[in-house]
Order: sequence, then structure tokens, then C-alpha cells
Amino acid sequence: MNDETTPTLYEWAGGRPALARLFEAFYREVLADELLEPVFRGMDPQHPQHVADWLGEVFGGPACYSTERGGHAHMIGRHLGRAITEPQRRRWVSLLMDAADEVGLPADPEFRAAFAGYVEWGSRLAVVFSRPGANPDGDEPMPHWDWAVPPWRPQPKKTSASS
Ligand code: HEM
Repeated sequence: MNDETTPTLYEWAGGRPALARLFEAFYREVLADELLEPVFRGMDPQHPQHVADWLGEVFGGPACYSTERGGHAHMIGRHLGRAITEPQRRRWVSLLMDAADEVGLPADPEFRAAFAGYVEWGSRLAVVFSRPGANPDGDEPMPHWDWAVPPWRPQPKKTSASS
């Protein structure tokens, strides 16, 4: 739905540095959380950076996760067999929303609606992929997320000549 002048969610968020800050703060809290720490104990120290790459690509930034990390199939594979519970998913979402505030991601309603929409959708898929016996389709394309409601920007005032 974007026209050429509407920034991507990636640009609006603040690009790669903002997403890196987001996931560094988030996984600090995850590892201090009694419900999530057992799930992420021993995680790859680069995990926050990989998820930042993932979200950057989904939000319209560079396709680093696809070119350097194995794309959608790899992400799915990292959730297989983990049997993520609904309380764990809810905590994950809640801590990510807190981290968004902590690092100062844009707080405008339009950005946060798109952000929350993706996080809700993606985390529910992660639960589905993680169920025992799940056999998700690794060939599914990388998802791309966009504004549900375009960002508010001041419009040039109409002059009487242009009306
Ligand atoms: C929008 C929701 C989610 C996204 C976008 C996401 C994204 C990712 C990505 C991209 C990876 C692979 C990173 C790599 O390349 O190594 C990954 C791995 C992982 N995810 Fe998720 N995930 C989501 C939800 C969840 C939830 C809800 C949980 C559990 C509560 C979870 C648990 C894990 C674990 C344990 C790994 C492996 C970490 C490691 O050992 O390095 N994910 N996730």
C-alpha cells in the first residue's frame, strides 16, 4: 500500500541501529525472566543481532537475513520442537513491548499498531511451528510487513488557488 514517499517500517523505526538496541534490551530481560530463561538458556550470543536482521528485512530493510542467514526456512527450523507455551509467548510479546518503550522506538499509534500486529502474528506462528510433530513449509516466502494505517505526516496547507 506504500506510495513512493511513505517510509518503510524499517526506516520509521530508526533502521538497523534502532532494531539492534531493541533486541539487545529485550534479550537482557528475557534472560532475567523466570518463564523465558529456560527457553533461551545457552542461546547463540549473536541471537539478538540475528533477530534484528530478521525484523529489519520483514519491515522493508535490507535482505540480510535471507542472504546471510538462510531466510525463512532457517527461522522456522530454529523453532521446531521447542513446544513454546501460550504463557511463554505472551511473556515474550509483553517483554518486547516493554523493550520498545525502553529504547524509544517511535510511539506513534500507526507505527505501534503495525509493530504490535506483526509481533502478535509472528509469535503465534512461532508457537505453531514449535508444536511437537509440526511440519511447516520451509519454502514459504519471507514475510513482509507494512503499515495498516499510513503514518500521520503534516500535509501542505491548501491555498485558495489550489482548491
Ligand atoms: C514475532 C515473533 C518471533 C520472531 C520474529 C522470532 C524470530 C526468530 C529468529 C529469526 C530466530 C533464528 C535466529 C537465528 O538466525 O539464529 C529465532 C530463534 C529462536 N526463537 Fe524465535 N521468534 C519469534 C517468537 C519466538 C517466541 C514467542 C519464542 C519463545 C517464547 C521464540 C524462541 C526462539 C528460540 C528459543 C530460538 C533459538 C535461539 C538460539 O538458540 O539461538 N521465538 N527466532
